[in-house]
Amino acid sequence: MFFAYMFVDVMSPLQSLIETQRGWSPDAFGYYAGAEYILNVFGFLILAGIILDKMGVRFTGTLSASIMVVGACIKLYAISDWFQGTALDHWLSSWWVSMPGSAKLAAFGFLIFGCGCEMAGITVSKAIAKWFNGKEMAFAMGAEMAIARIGVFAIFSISPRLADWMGKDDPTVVVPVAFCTALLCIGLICFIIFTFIDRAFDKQLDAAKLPDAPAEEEFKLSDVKNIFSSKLFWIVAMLCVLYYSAIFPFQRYAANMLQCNLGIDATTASDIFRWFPIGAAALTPLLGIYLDVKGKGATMLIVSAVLMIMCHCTFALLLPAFPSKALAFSAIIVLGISFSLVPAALWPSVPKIMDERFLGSAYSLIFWVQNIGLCLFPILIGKVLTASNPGVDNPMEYNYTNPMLLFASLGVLALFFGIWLKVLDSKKHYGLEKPNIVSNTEEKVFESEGETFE
Ligand SMILES: NCCCC[C@H](NC(=O)[C@@H](N)CC(=O)O)C(=O)O
Repeated sequence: MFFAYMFVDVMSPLQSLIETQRGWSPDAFGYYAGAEYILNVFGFLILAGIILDKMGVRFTGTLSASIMVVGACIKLYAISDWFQGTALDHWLSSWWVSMPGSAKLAAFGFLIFGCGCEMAGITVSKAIAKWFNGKEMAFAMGAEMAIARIGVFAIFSISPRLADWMGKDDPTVVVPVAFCTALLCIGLICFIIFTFIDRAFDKQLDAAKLPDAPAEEEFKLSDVKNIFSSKLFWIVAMLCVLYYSAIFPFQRYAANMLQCNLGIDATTASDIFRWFPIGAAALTPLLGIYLDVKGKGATMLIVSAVLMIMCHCTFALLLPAFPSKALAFSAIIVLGISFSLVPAALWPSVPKIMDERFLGSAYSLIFWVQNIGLCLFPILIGKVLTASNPGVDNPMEYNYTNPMLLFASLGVLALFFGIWLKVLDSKKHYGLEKPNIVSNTEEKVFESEGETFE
């Protein structure tokens, strides 16, 4: 996930460079960024969850890492000089002309990569739930996400520098993308090694089973229908989509937003923004420990939404009026704290309320709803940015107030769902406020139209 998250954001600090070098408009950049989620939204993620529950962690993980490598290679080719001026480039550039051929093919590669990346995300979550069942699961998930965030920090730090590899006068997006593609190949090898370790772990689990233990129930397709009809599922999924839509799409535009508000170059903007993932990386495992030992998962979700609203309002209204690096830096740090609370609380709560046999599908369906937002919001933000800046050609002069207010309004809605979840939890006792370790010994509840089973 470290390498996958690096690849996801490798182009984020290079938005202005790709605009000037390959002629991508903010709209084109928005379509490219949203493409990562398109196939997932059109059902691939649901299929991925079913494959995971049917075929297991080892098969699905290897498949997802391979898909990521294929998608990355397509994107690398699209932005490379080899592709420029080819027949394919001419043909792709001849229709929907506002989207250059390189942007279309890069978006296609990103779409393939996105299938692998999201499939890997649910696979890793299910693998952690299996390895840390009854133990420090929230800490383990927090540590996994922390490693992924360090990947984002690393790429925001090195991507603009790698782009200048050939010299500051001749920057290129090819070097950073090629570097991350090579890392994804290493990631695939790492996962193949993990499959052997996981096989050995399964043998240990089998050996520890009592001979007369009842056979584990198999995953059924009807489980997917049950998940969909659960109110609890929809509240968690809505909270997830609203919160993450105000974070990941923001991440794509953040460097340019800082450049425009503070009048700084891409490297300086990335140097400020990179503290966002690193703050989240430092805190998420600690909050995971807190959740394992003390609980308060639903409260953490509410606090997180409040912090996020404050930060996005700062970027929308305060920063343009008081363009200070200290202010930008403080808001980025607070947003990092917010971004450690939701992931630390949300993902480890899912195994508390869903049964292990359909955990892969439960994660995939939450990811699916989330992906709809992650797909649409970069496009919407690109459109709002273009509409709010008529006649502005210089990518250093955009006014970001409206896009930032849109992000803040998502936080307000997420806050509403967080409060609803907490109220429901106090009435129906799902155990979301309880410590993780204790609740693992308790019965899991999965509410479906008022019923509780498993
Ligand atoms: N094992 C991963 C748990 C989820 C982590 C979460 N990522 C997502 O929700 C992704 N679907 C988003 C994406 O890939 O863009 C996170 O907090 O990073």
